[in-house]
Amino acid sequence: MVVEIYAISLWGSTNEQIHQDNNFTNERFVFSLELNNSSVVVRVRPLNTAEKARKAFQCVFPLDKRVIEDIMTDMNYKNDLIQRVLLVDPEKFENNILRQNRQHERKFEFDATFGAVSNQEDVHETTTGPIIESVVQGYNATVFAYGATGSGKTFTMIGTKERPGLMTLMTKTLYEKLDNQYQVLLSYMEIYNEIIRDLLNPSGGDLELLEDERGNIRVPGLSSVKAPNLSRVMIVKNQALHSKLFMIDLAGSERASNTQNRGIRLKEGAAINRSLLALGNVINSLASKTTKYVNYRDSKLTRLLKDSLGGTARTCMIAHVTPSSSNFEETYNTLMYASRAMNITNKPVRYRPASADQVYAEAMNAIRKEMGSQIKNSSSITGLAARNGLPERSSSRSRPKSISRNSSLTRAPAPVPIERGRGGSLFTQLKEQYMTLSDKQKRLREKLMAINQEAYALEMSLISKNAIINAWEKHHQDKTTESIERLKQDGEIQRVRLVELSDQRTKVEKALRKGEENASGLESRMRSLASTNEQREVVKLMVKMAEIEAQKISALSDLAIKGLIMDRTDTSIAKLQKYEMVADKLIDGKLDDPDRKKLEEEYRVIKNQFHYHLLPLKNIQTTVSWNSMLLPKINNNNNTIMIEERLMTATKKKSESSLPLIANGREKYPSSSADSTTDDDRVNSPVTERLPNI
Ligand SMILES: Nc1ncnc2c1ncn2[C@@H]1O[C@H](COP(=O)(O)OP(=O)(O)OP(=O)(O)O)[C@@H](O)[C@H]1O
Repeated sequence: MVVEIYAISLWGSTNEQIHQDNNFTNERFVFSLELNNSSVVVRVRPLNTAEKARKAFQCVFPLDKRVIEDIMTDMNYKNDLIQRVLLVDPEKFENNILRQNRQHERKFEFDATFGAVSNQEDVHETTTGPIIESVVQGYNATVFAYGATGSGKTFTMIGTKERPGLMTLMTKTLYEKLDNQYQVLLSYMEIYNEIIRDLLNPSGGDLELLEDERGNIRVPGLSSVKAPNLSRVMIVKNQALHSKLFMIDLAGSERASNTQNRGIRLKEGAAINRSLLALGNVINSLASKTTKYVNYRDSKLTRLLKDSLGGTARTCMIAHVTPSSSNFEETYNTLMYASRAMNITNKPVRYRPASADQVYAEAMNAIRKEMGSQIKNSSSITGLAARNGLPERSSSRSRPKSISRNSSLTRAPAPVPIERGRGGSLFTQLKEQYMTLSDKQKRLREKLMAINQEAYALEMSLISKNAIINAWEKHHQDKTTESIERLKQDGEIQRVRLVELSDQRTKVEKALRKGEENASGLESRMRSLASTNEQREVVKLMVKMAEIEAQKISALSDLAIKGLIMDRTDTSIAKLQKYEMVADKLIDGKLDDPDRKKLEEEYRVIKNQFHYHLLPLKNIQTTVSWNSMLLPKINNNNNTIMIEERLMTATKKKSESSLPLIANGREKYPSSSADSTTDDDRVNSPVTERLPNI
């Protein structure tokens, strides 16, 4: 596995302009139970001496734990986290009669809020620590520090010698998790006036961004250093996984918005503005429920982040604010901006190779291995393929000259003129059509994988929600609470989304089948036209390559589903550990009455959380992805028997229980009235225990 870490400094950034240009006036407080792929946290630094000397006072307050009612129904709630922050307008304390009716206080909610008492390790544990887990599992990730000048971005990212920041803590955690199978490459760059410079090689000149035909972004010529403790590793055992981690310090000053700027400063300001504005627009589009198109092209920063922000990546925004009343406006802007970012709900796809080169290299390697024995010709498979135009899609026509530092691994030899046998030109045309079709099929399969993953995750979430609602309604026919109503609303939104996903699935499957028919037609025509041994080998290779591609995406899809289950299992284990800890304390018995009562309360809450979190895992019937299910339908290959066996087992189990439906390939979804609790739950429903408390 290769992990690439990019530390980026956006020289001289500021936030004010971006707020203005994006007109962040629409307040949107969105509470999501499922926000674990992208997170937004806020860090409030302590008041400093200068601010105190200016008689500034604190106007930002991290709020205490949530009310018990909220905790009871929120599966993802972390007990020790503060999530809300209160912002008080300093005007509140001015006796301005004209403004006395204005709203002077505003609460914001984030995934976490860190106050003056939180240290660097606290921030790391909650934000970047979990991201490292994802990076080593193959996800791309972006962590960026946002906030006005002097709010503490550099302190968080870099820190001091005594209090090292996230860069150091993350790298340390990463090294702890690695073994010899990993290769860590660290790059450090600066984006200044839309010019990229290599900070590890400052005399190296300006660098360019290049995008290959599949949309993978590279910075050719950017130097990277290996992790010192891994410099011994010469051989990288597993190149299949490849993740990129971006650590971005948007640190800077007011240069962008300062209207006094002239000459060089004006140019700087415009460039900074462009990056931040583009970043704001990307965040807006990702967060929007209606905008489908995300424009990454407007700045170097967003182009660079294309495959690491949104979509398949994990993202963490750390918004920084000062608590000082003198910075109220900037703080307000930052918190509004961060609230907007809360709406991004990425769906990461694990095990997705980061580079097109890799996909190609892996496919070629597999073919080489499988067919090596058959080809005795002195020319290698690669050479053969090249002579017959196979790598044309990565040739100079459509591919940048240099894609990556590793490109020698995957770069195909330059194509030589195609030999023309009988029907040569028609053969070439058909071959090109076949390659285009294979690409299209691949994209459809990837789309199916993404739909499947989202549906699976939604369904797990719905199972918990339904169980809570059912248990509640069973005991409180006439009563409702805000939390239950919110759960019902969330559930409704998820059900609608599941129906959409089902429609998408039908369309994609239909397109895939049609594509497969076309491919098989093209294959027959090519076979009949092939007049030389080489042409016959080419047909064989292309068909094999398409088959391997389909199998590979199916395997990745299965892994992605298992990843979702593993994630849920991990959180369940953490909840169980907490539950045990509280139970032990209760059993220990050395408690006075008020403490015991409090602990008993906590015990019930944790027990409920654990129970409902675990429920979907109990109901899982299959881990076979839709892609795998589709393989036997469109390919008559050796996998058919194996997969059908798996499907039969899944269907058999399915008949014993009603959930999860979508994961089994049925277009039928649990309704809010569906009873998803098992017999066990009915006998010993934890909801019964918590009823008096809601
Ligand atoms: N959480 C914190 N605890 C203690 N001191 C802090 C904290 N955050 C920031 N500081 C201090 O506040 C000052 C400003 O912080 P920092 O330089 O990180 O801000 P910045 O947002 O990066 O500013 P700029 O945009 O100008 O680069 C520094 O002296 C830093 O040490």
